[in-house]
Amino acid sequence: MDAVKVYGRGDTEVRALDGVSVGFPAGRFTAIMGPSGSGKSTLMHCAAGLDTLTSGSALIGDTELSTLDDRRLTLLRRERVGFVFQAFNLIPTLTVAENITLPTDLAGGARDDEWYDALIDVVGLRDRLHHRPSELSGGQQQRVAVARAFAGSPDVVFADEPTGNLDSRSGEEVLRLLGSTVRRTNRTVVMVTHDPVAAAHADEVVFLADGRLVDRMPDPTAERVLDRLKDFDPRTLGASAGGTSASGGQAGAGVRS
Ligand SMILES: Nc1ncnc2c1ncn2[C@@H]1O[C@H](COP(=O)(O)OP(=O)(O)OP(=O)(O)O)[C@@H](O)[C@H]1O
Repeated sequence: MDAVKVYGRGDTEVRALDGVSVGFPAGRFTAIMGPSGSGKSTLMHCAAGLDTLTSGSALIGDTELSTLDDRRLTLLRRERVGFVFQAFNLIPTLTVAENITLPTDLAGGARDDEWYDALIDVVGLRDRLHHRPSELSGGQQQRVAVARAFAGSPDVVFADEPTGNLDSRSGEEVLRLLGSTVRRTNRTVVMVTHDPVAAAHADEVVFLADGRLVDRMPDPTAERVLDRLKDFDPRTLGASAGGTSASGGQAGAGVRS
């Protein structure tokens, strides 16, 4: 089972993903963790169609991403994938409401008013809709970014260190929001994080080391995640990496051979 991503050639070759097989089940919140350089961002980018695998396959629902040309890949990302980044990436001149609906408006799709309305309540921004991003706190801005990611009713939302720029209280709010949005809307969220407290909000944590999937932990707690990360001392990795296999059940998105 092999999602492989190789950067560079010859002496400078790096196997950022070295045979990873993982599914992100629909309706679940999954966190990806692992040491720096273990391939977390690469896995997320390949699973989201932002980058291509060297070999193996990446699927969103039943769609194999490598079969799509650039135009269809862009369409798929627009219609079926949402993104939340560490930097909120809001447009300063637009209101909160306009920021949230911008991707859907750009995609030219019909807006689902009922979905939008419910989403505003989930993220708790109803009284801020006509403010500009600069009038909001960091946590509120990230909640706008979360609402924007879900606005087009995507199959899966990828979040890359979504709390990296927030203090712990605002971070906690954003994580609770991601969790409750998954549960209330049955959407799929995949989050890369370094923070065990953040990962504890997920339904499951998958651990990468050296481009390989080395473990998964359902119903994580911050303490257990932290303990598990301590085991990723490079000297002991060879032993702990053997014999793990993981493939998701019903895949909201995933990579496999
Ligand atoms: N565009 C690139 N060109 C060459 N090598 C790359 C490129 N992107 C990533 N790499 C290498 O691939 C490996 C995995 O990188 P990746 O960014 O996926 O790790 P990560 O787990 O997300 O790390 P971090 O936690 O530090 O963000 C690293 O060795 C990195 O140097």
